[in-house]
Amino acid sequence: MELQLALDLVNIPEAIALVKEVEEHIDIVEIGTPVVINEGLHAVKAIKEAFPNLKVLADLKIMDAAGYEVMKASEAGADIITILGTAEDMSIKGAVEEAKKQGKKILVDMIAVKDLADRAKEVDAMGVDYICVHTGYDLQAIGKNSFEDLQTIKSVVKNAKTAIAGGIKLETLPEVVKVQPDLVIVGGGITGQADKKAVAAKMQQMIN
Ligand SMILES: O=C(CO)[C@H](O)[C@H](O)COP(=O)(O)O
Repeated sequence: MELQLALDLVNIPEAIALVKEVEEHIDIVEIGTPVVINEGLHAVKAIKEAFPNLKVLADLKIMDAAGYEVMKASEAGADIITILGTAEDMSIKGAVEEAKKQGKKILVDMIAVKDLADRAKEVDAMGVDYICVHTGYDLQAIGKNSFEDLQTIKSVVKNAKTAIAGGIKLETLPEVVKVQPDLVIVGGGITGQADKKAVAAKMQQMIN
């Protein structure tokens, strides 16, 4: 199981400082969608240059023009790029094709997908690398989580790795670990804590 640190509410210098604190306890750094909106793909480039040994995920949440956007994120140094599960099949297939050409990976974010089991089977058959259940901030605010959804995709996905994101904290991590996803994505559960390094270390220990 791998641990991904999601950075959403920071600028580039803050992102670098944050990763420095926890780098030995994480596998992947996510440049979150708000960071890409604020800073552009420069943020991906800056983090990859500062931490060449960590994988960098560009959370573009692609919906269209997938091949082009995967190409640009790859050029910036992203190892993994996200596309939405609600995107057209043609877009997801285009993302996979471009990622393969570039030697990169595609994570499909299943946020807002209604027919989760069926769509997970479909995107799995398209050759994506990760399928991620995700409760976004807006649904976290009304107490939702993705723990049951993780079980759903675990039971139908045959080829891709499984992942979970959205509001995971130290206290809820045991429930996630029980279901054994391949990747656990944590933002505020680390970045919002006073001792980020200690929390990341504890999470790494629980995951392993
Ligand atoms: O993609 C995201 C929001 O759309 C976040 O990166 C993801 O939800 C993880 O952050 P947190 O653990 O704070 O929810």
